[in-house]
Amino acid sequence: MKVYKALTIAGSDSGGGAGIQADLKTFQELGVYGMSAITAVTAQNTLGVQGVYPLPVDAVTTQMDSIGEDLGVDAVKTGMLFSSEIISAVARKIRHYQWTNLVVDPVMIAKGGATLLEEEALTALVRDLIPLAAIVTPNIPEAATITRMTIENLAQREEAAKAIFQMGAQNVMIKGGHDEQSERVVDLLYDGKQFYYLEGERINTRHTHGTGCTFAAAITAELAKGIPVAEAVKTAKSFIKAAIEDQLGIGSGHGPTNHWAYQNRRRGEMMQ
Ligand SMILES: Nc1ncnc2c1ncn2[C@@H]1O[C@H](COP(=O)(O)OP(=O)(O)O)[C@@H](O)[C@H]1O
Ligand SMILES: Cc1ncc(COP(=O)(O)O)c(N)n1
Repeated sequence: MKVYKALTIAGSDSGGGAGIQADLKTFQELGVYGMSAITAVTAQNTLGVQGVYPLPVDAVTTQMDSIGEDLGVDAVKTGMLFSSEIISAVARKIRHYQWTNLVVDPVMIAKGGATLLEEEALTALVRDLIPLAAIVTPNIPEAATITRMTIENLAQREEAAKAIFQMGAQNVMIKGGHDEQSERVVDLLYDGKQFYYLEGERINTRHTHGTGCTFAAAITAELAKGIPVAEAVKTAKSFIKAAIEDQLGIGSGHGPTNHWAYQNRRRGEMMQ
């Protein structure tokens, strides 16, 4: 049996809903062996972020070496990278090991408002990491920050997707979770030639902690199996839809999504 392997390079979320924890749960649920290189430890729960503790750059690169020198990877995801030093070092290692199938989730601010990427790190993100990406998955505010554009409608979102594509990414997915006036959630994929819309009903819930991480991790798992980007994003959309709908309802604030939901539903379908 071929074992597909995915690596997440991201921050730890003590509450288990986002970051490394969301990524590894998602890899596991989609049948992919998960590995991690932790960039920062956060003290976090459903109420917010209580502390951010970045690791030294060599702690991050040594974790990547441990994996690169022995296990190897079929796909890589980056999440919270925190500083320009960490971004540049991570990009260097990805190039060194010639890792492909890179999903860059440009995490900047936690839903509770805490900074997960220093302001001056944007230059390194655009210069060093985006050009290596098979797909970049910003939400609307992140896409606006990366492109320095205003994004208030779909036409502006298409322009922003083109601008990020021009930065060297092979595909750009601008997620629509933040477009709260809209009754539908519309994610936009651009592959340099065409725009594709992934649409669904907006689920009325406050339990969306970790949606972006989980969605990007699901794409990564599918790419690890050799599935093309256009197919991988569809599976990721079904995965996140189920995870948001079948909420766990834990914690007293913005709770995590349900990483079991997608496979539970599939198991349910098979029993019928
Ligand atoms: N309320 C919601 N209902 C349905 N899908 C949602 C909802 N909120 C987010 N999503 C989906 O979750 C994924 C992450 O989106 P988003 O919330 O925009 O990203 P982030 O978590 O990075 O801010 C996207 O596929 C988006 O469509
Ligand atoms: C360690 C870490 N990484 C990423 C996020 C973003 O989470 P979200 O997916 O809710 O935007 C987070 N809150 N914490």
